[in-house]
Amino acid sequence: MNNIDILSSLKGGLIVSCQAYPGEILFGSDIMSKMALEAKNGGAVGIRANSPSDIAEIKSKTGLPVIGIWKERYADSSIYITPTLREAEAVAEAGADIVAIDATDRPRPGQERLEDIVAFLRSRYNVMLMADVSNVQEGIQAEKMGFDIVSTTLSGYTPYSRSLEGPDTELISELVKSLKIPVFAEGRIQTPDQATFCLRQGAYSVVVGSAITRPQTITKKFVDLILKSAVTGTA
Ligand SMILES: CC(=O)N[C@H](C=O)[C@@H](O)[C@H](O)[C@H](O)COP(=O)(O)O
Repeated sequence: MNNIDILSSLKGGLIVSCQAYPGEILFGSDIMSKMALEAKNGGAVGIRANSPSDIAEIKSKTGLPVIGIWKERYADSSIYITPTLREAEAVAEAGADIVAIDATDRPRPGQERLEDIVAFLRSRYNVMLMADVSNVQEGIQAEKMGFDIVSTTLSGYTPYSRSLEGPDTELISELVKSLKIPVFAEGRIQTPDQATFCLRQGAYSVVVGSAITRPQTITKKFVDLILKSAVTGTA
């Protein structure tokens, strides 16, 4: 499939983010690719995955389009989603169809510049680029910089963005009004109703992670409410 076909295969659909961290029981490419296969069985049109090995394994097992990231922490920056050229190149090399990169307006590790990462990837790889943003200005900047897609991933995760319990539907609408490129809805989408609402706001696709692929988080929500209702006598 070429990039245009890949993008149209994602339109109006659900992308499932399959991620686990070192130290967690589900960590590892074998388990993440099984999770991704079950997401495919449920009708997911794409997968979002973290790290070169998960990306390669999920791509080969599911055959679905993969949005690849590589989370790495550096001491000199709070950016951790595909923060430097090193991670971006490794994600492209691993076979991701779309490389997602933190495109927030914050200093990058080693003072790298986002435009240089974009230019480098464009010169070497025929891969689509997704900007993970936290507000509308960052989305506008990302479109100018040449990104193919913008996602609301980082709303609520920068000190200057809205902090909400659910998805940032206002940001989705603002981005849809301001941009020509597709806007993906991502972050804290917890129910099918919220997902369909995001699509009705104009989102091109929705990305759901924790509510589907993080059983400990889902379990804790049940337990917390059960404990709260046992204490107060109300749910
Ligand atoms: C902020 C950040 O680091 N977001 C990450 C990006 O890949 C993931 O941890 C999220 O799970 C993903 O964005 C999906 O969101 P949610 O899990 O809320 O459905």
